[in-house]
Amino acid sequence: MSTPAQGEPPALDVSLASTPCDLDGVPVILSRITALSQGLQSSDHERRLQLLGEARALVQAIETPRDRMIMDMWARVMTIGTLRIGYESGVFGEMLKDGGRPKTVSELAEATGFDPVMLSRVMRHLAATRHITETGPQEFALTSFTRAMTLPIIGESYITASVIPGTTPTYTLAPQSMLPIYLKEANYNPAAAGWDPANPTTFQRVAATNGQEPLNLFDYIAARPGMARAFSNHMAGSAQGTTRWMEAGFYPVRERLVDGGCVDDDDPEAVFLVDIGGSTGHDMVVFQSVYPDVPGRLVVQDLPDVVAGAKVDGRIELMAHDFFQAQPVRGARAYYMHRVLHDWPDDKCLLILGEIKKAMRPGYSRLLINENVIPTTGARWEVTALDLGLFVFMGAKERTEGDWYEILEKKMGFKICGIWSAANAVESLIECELVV
Ligand SMILES: C[S@@+](CC[C@H](N)C(=O)[O-])C[C@H]1O[C@@H](n2cnc3c(N)ncnc32)[C@H](O)[C@@H]1O
Repeated sequence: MSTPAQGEPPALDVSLASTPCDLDGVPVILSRITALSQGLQSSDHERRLQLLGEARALVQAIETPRDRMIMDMWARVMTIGTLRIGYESGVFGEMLKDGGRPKTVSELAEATGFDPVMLSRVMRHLAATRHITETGPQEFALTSFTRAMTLPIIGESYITASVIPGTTPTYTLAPQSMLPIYLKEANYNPAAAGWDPANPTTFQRVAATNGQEPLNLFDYIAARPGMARAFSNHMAGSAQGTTRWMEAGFYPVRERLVDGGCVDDDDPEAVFLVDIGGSTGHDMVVFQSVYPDVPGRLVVQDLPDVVAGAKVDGRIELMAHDFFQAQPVRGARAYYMHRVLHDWPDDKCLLILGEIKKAMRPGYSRLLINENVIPTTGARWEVTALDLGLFVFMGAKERTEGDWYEILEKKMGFKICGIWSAANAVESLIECELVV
């Protein structure tokens, strides 16, 4: 990439590799950590996240470039793998039994059928990386984190990070690690190199290289029940612990959707809310618990295999629906999509939105889009990581406010009524209506 005009970067002394990154900054970070941790309650999410940011800054200040490189290159990927092993082999489940008392490798090996020598190596890495506690020679106990690993919404997420036995060499890690190679091949200009990153996606290119049918991500998942379950659990897990748009202090549901313009009580078919691409319905479950009394039907739509695996109760209805086809629910009060449009490049979003637009009733129906709105500065790392992940998996992206205006108002002709967010929320809620 460097051009003669830019010249070579200046040569640095090799000792930089083993010099702590910013020891001088440590006292300042520590004083911020002390201030933030005074009287901190677990319910104070915003302050807790600030503290977490400072704790990470502290590690980055203390570590040397060499420390960091070894952690990234050797430990992180192996940690993801060993966590999956702990979950999938049933070792973590065994460790949770008997009140979570410390257990020896031999006990755990006998209970799970795991080879004791191999298990001991796995446990040693998990203990060295502080994911379990070493309570004695060959004896370990779970930490709070690995206790939570026994919850499918956390533990199954690790399955999405690697391989389902007997199906395919890779799911998420290999495509992510191939991005640098494909970008380099394209001289860091995919479009100029004639590569439409959505066709084929990095994910599809890796599959093709491995001699597999290069399915799109969602077709790939649909073809594998274990992966579909893991992905749905991952979606549910990643939505935990943040304020959702239907919760207090975010989007005023009653004021915007219920008061003075709700569904016709006399129409038994009237639909209040449709969650399009709603996975197994976890958002609608929260909506129903916060607003048990809104009139009208609550409908969750997703691909057939996804809704087949859903268990919902109360008034929630499940409906198999491909959002590229005509929307069967006409004239609902609100059409809602969470983390759907970010999966698709603009041309596909226009198709999805076009089907919803045709189903909306002018002057009545609203479109609710629950997505990231990347700020001009200070984007959060989980959003920036997801943005690049979406490039890899779908040739798609997270969008800025300008991107949303471009797609929703300029290209689709909706009016954006407002964009709501909350302190402890990652994503925003964009409300749109038809221009009449
Ligand atoms: C990133 S997930 C988001 C799920 C859920 N809205 C959430 O935020 O947890 C995208 C969802 O879109 C669904 N999906 C993908 N292609 C679809 C299609 N053509 N029609 C309907 N749903 C689809 C997937 O099955 C998946 O549940």
